[in-house]
Amino acid sequence: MLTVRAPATSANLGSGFDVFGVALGAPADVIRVERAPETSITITGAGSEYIPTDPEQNTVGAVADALEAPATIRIDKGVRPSSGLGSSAASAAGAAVALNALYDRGLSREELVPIAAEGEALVSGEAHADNVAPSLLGGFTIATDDGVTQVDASVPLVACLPETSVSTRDARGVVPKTASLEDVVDTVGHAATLAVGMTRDDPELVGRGLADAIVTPERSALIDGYDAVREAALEAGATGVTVSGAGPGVLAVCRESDRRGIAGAMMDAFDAAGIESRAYQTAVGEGARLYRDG
Ligand SMILES: Nc1ncnc2c1ncn2[C@@H]1O[C@H](COP(=O)(O)OP(=O)(O)O)[C@@H](O)[C@H]1O
Ligand SMILES: N[C@@H](CCOP(=O)(O)O)C(=O)O
Repeated sequence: MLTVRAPATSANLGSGFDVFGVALGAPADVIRVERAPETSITITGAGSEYIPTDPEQNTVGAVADALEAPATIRIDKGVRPSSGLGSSAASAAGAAVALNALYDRGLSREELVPIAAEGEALVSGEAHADNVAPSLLGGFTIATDDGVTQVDASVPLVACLPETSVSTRDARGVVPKTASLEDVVDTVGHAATLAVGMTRDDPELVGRGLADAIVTPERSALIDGYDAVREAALEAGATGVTVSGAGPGVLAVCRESDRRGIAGAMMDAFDAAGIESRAYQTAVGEGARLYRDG
C-alpha cells in the first residue's frame, strides 16, 4: 500500500484567474492505494457524504483511468468539498502521485499536472490546472497552456471557510466573458506585483497584488458576509483579502504576527452575519508527499 498526503490549495489569488495557485500547509487529503483488477473508492472525512464513490464521477477515478492504473483507493478528506480550497484537486493530485508510484509509471510531477487536471474537468467542466499544479508541486504556481512555473514561497495566510458551499461549476457561470482594457491593464499590474512578492516572500507585495476588478466582484457577490469579513481582516492587519478559488472560502495574506488576530476577526464577522465558519492559520506550503507503507 502507498499513502500520499496532498495539500489543499487556493487558486486564482484574485489577479491570476485560472493561472495562479498556492499549496497550503493545511488542510490536506490522505490517499491510500493498492493494486486491484478494477478501481473502487471509499471516502471518509470532511464532507465525504457529498462525494460520489463511483469512479466515473470521482476525480480519483478519472486519474486512475488516465494512468491506466486500477486500484483500491481510500480517500480521507481533510479538505471539505466546494469550499474554495481545491478539494477535488487535492484528491486528484494525491491519486496521481500514488498511482504513478504504485504502477512505476515514472512520470515527473510536472507530467502529472495534466493527468490530475482530467479530474477537475470531470467536476467543473474545464481542465483548469491552477489547483492541481500547486498540490503536486508545492509553493506558488503559474499554470498556463505552455506549462507550469513553480517557486517555493513562504507567505503567511488565513483561509476562512464559512459553513456554506459554492460549486466551482456554478461559480464559473458568473465569470464575465469580456473585460475593459482598463481593467485588464490594472489586473496585469497586480498579477505581476503578486508574482514578484512570492519570489521575495513579501506579504505586502503579495497582499497588494491580489486586487482584481474583473472576476472577484462577481464571485464575492455569491458569498454571504464577504464584504464584512474582508473589512474585518484588513482592519486586523491583513495585507490583502480575496475569494479563495471559486469561494466561498476567503483568503487573507498577512504577516505571521497578525495571523491569529485576523483568523479571529474573520470568524467573528461571519458569525455576525449568522454564518458559522472555521479558519486555517497557515502559510504557502509543500506539495503532495508520498509515503511507502510497505
Ligand atoms: N475526490 C473528490 N474530492 C472532492 N470532491 C469531489 C471528488 N470527486 C468528485 N468530487 C465532486 O466535486 C465537487 C467539488 O468540487 P468543486 O466544486 O470544484 O469544489 P472544490 O473546490 O472543493 O474542489 C463536488 O460535487 C464533489 O462531489
Ligand atoms: N480557477 C478556478 C479555481 C477553482 O478553485 P476551487 O478551489 O473553488 O475548486 C475557478 O476560479 O473557477
